[in-house]
Amino acid sequence: MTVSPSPAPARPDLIARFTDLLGPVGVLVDATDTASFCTDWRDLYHGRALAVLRPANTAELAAIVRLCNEQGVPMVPQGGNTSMVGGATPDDTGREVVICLSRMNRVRAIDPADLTMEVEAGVTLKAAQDAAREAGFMLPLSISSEGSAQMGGVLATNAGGNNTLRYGNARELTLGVEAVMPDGSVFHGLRRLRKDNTGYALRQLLIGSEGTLGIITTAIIQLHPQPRAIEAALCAVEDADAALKLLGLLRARDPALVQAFEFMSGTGMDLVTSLIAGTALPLGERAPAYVLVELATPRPDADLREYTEEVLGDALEEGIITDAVIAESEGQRAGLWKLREEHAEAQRRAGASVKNDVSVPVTHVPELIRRATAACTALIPGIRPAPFGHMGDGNIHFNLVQPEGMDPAAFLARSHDIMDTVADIVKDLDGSFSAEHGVGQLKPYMMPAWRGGAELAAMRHIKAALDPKNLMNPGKVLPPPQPGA
Ligand SMILES: O=C(O)CC[C@@H](O)C(=O)O
Ligand SMILES: [Zn+2]
Repeated sequence: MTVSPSPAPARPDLIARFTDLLGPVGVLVDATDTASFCTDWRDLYHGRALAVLRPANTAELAAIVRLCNEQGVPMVPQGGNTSMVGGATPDDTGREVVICLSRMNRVRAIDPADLTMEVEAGVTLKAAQDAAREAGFMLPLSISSEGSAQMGGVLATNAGGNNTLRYGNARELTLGVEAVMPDGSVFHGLRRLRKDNTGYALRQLLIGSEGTLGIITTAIIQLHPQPRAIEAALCAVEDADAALKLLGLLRARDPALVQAFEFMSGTGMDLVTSLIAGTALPLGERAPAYVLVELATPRPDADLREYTEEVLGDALEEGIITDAVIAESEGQRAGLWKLREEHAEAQRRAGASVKNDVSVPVTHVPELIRRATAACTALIPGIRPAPFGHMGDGNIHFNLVQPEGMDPAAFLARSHDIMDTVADIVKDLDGSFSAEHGVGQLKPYMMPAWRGGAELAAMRHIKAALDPKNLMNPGKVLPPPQPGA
């Protein structure tokens, strides 16, 4: 990790007031202490912070937000710092404070009758899942970074992940939120109601706003029954067309059982098995592509193993898949998921890469992969397309790893060319340029072309109404206004 060489401009008066509000444990100012909060996971953005503020509860958070508002100090909320789009990294002016929620880390309650969980922003997604499981339930949100990602960030970015096709995104799973608004007032929306048509749905506005409209402190999350049976299988396929046929077959037989349907390219799988310790392909031969299928049911009487063998047997017979392995134990199931979850890390180790977190209608996924592969290969010979992701809901991470031997900086200098090449195809296929990672500071430049006109104008009005001083995560999501606009 690189520590910023130039110290942030000190404002001792202000730091003293923050310290009065939070105590010394809640205020970090030394560059060595703040460095890890000023760089993103991908190492694309390097900022500086006036201070990192660590409130312990909503009252403390509200107090520092009020002070920032009064003093005109921009605020960058940060959870587990796992953003893929620089959404939680401060700029390099040293004027911004990072507000880190990790001390607000209590699972407050689980209500078994209501099937809800009340959880604070700084609880990691993994800790929330574990708490739900220990209580006999399931929090079905599952993402690769769940060990570090915190609930506040998960909600602020409307995270999706592996189980969206069955249970929805963070938004669909959230019944209520409490949040501190840009002026320091508290929005008390911790309601656990399934029906609540009382004006504008502010919680839904805050979810997915990437910390630009307020800071979520606590949420009521809807739980699901714990599955009594789960079967995971890794299937080898010739291409994404075959994968789509497999999805069709599974859905035709029993759509309610499909809990995850993850696509992986042969290239991506090769990177994982060669760069990540403790991974190996459990199939006889390398394939052009793979699908990780997970089926699950809360019914105690279902013979899910027999069903899985039958449906995959039929897929094999019909030539939809060329091979398959079904996990025989929890350990093997975890092993299959490791092959999928380590894609991001393997690609990071393989050199510079460009990410395209895009979505298209599920039926267009094969065409997306075909066309984007051809276009990117024509753009940069030797580039290594390694598409993978949540095919069951139409979200593909169309990631590209640099050609072997190319200077990483020279490759990254082509990022926008690559992203725009993929985006043109996604647009043609009625998709979105950001499926689940958000806009952050990587993609605001795309907003006018994709969300222009009335949509972007409405977003700007909402931002100006709630945050007139533009202090909440400035520079994220919305592009700077065009001169004269
Ligand atoms: O590295 C990526 O592009 C995707 C990361 C994450 O969303 C995943 O699905 O593993
Ligand atoms: Zn993903």
